[in-house]
Amino acid sequence: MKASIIGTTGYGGAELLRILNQHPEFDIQSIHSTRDDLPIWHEYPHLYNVIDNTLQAIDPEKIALKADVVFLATPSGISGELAGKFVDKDIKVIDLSGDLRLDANQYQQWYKKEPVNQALINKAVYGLSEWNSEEIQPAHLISNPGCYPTAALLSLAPVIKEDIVQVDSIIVDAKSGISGAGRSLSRSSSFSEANENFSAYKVNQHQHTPEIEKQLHKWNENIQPITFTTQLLPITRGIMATSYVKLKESYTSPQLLELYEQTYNSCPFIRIRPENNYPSVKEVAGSNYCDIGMHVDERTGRVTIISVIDNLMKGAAGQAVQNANIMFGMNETTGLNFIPLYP
Ligand SMILES: NC(=O)C1=CN([C@@H]2O[C@H](COP(=O)(O)OP(=O)(O)OC[C@H]3O[C@@H](n4cnc5c(N)ncnc54)[C@H](OP(=O)(O)O)[C@@H]3O)[C@@H](O)[C@H]2O)C=CC1
Ligand SMILES: CC(=O)N[C@@H](CCC(=O)OP(=O)(O)O)C(=O)O
Repeated sequence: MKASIIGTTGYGGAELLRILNQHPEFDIQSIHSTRDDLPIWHEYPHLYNVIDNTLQAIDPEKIALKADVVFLATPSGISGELAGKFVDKDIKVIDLSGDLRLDANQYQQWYKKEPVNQALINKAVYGLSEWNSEEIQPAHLISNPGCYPTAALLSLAPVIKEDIVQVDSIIVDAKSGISGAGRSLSRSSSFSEANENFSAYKVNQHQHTPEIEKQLHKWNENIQPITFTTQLLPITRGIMATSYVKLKESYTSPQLLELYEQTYNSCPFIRIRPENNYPSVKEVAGSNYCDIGMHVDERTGRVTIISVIDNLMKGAAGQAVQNANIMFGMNETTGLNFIPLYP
């Protein structure tokens, strides 16, 4: 199988190269960005003598003739337009951006950008691999979930689907490493602003809020708006999403853990931690795992659910390849069996 990547010079694109270079079934057919004729190792010297491809101009006609799948690791606002150019061609498309995740009017409201047409959005299947594999398998266009929504949704799904939480009680407190903001320079992600610092941003205005709510609502139509806070951690990779929900009836921690273990027992990338064990971001770094730990506070009737992912892996490129594996009928773990980098 042949794969092309657009947006290869970004962090998501570089992570796709790292995965696909050792994937037994996908070959890297071509790599693209707005710059062409540049060997990728000039941009990323760590790839010297490992990946010798040269960046090429973005020509959807040419790409679709040679590749079986194209990954769009491009910014929102660009990805949707590119997806439209591939959609009627004989190639599968996986878009890592937020362009196809929301209805057009919601996209305009939260991304403050012009949406692509609703007909294109309707063609995209939401690629939350563990929960949507039946729709992902025959799809031609995948809208890969956002990094924060991946961490939040995987950790909330069992209690929401089981309908055991008060529907207006959901709070998600999330923290991300700086690579979540991409490779381009910005003041808030510069070393002197971010190092030894910890700050909240886009409070109650984060564009991933409606994405999380949309999926929660599909699982349980009574779900009310959530409170979602995003914060920037002075680390390179990793997301921790801590969710607080109020239970309708009393449960113990072992009972909830049992529910989570049963729910995810056939999902190789979801690791439910035993009682009184909570995951840290380093314990999943460089891997496609989402680790989840939880505890019921019997005094308050709330459960605290902690989930961690690597934003560039399960939160972006890893889940994108997991979806490609599903689309091409392979085992979903193919080429993704990375042990986390520790320490
Ligand atoms: N970083 C993360 O943790 C996550 C990112 N995402 C999403 O994945 C996508 C990529 O993110 P990330 O890698 O972090 O972003 P980066 O900013 O690191 O990279 C963006 C890439 O897009 C290319 N690009 C920019 N403008 C254009 C254009 N007009 N046409 C074609 N290519 C263009 C850039 O290359 P060049 O300048 O060389 O053209 C670069 O290769 C984004 O949509 C992001 O929201 C999703 C989940 C997590
Ligand atoms: C740390 C950091 O800045 N993270 C970014 C993640 C955005 C992203 O991945 O973009 P999509 O909306 O296309 O999913 C943010 O919070 O905006």
